[in-house]
Amino acid sequence: MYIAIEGPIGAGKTTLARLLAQRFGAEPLLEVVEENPFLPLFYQDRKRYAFKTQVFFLLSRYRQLSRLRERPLFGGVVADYLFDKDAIFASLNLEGPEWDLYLDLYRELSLKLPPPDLTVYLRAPVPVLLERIRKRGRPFEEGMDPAYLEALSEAYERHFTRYAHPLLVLEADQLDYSQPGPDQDRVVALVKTHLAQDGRTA
Ligand SMILES: Nc1ncnc2c1ncn2[C@@H]1O[C@H](COP(=O)(O)OP(=O)(O)O)[C@@H](O)[C@H]1O
Ligand SMILES: Nc1nc2c(ncn2[C@H]2C[C@H](O)[C@@H](COP(=O)(O)O)O2)c(=O)[nH]1
Repeated sequence: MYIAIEGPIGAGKTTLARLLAQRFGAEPLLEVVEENPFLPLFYQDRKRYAFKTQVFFLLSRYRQLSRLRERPLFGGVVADYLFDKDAIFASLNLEGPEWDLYLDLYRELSLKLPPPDLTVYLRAPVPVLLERIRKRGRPFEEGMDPAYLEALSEAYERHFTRYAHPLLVLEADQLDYSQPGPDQDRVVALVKTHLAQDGRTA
């Protein structure tokens, strides 16, 4: 069982990945964004640092997800991102020859990675995302531009309209699974039902 959680910044991916991994006895596969030394610089000057930031993410995501091909998944894995995330961000931040080179690399690497058994796409309105980003309190995200978040949310929408693998779409502003309560059981039950429909059991 391989589940991936996606959605724009602050939608609640890591929180849900941790919850599902714990409930399903699976391994959480979490991205450590702080490892990317270019990310704080990117927020200071997006145009200048976009390519370096993106190539760092691309390689680290590829390396982390490649492990899924190389060894059996005993208890399953719940990842807080999908490899596609990289191209979604890149499409917003790169252009010209840098975009062409990036796309060449991305396409080559993506061929080698398995698709998840289920992807959970979390949607939430921009004001909710901004509030959750504020609550998370990462210093380099302090001046997050609402227009950037809006463009990112639209890019996610476009991506998942064409997505060809098993997908569960959740309105993440309607469910608070960040603390114990009925919403946690509700979201776990929804994921179980979708996995069962697609021939897998959690
Ligand atoms: N469903 C939810 N309802 C309310 N708050 C949430 C929810 N999911 C996450 N949060 C809170 O929002 C912040 C961002 O969540 P996080 O899981 O880090 O998002 P992401 O991984 O998508 O960027 C955290 O402070 C988290 O506790
Ligand atoms: N330029 C890029 N920035 C990215 C990418 N992936 C993540 N990020 C940034 C966005 C947030 O500030 C932070 C954490 O992302 P979450 O989605 O986990 O909230 O990292 C990327 O590919 N390019």
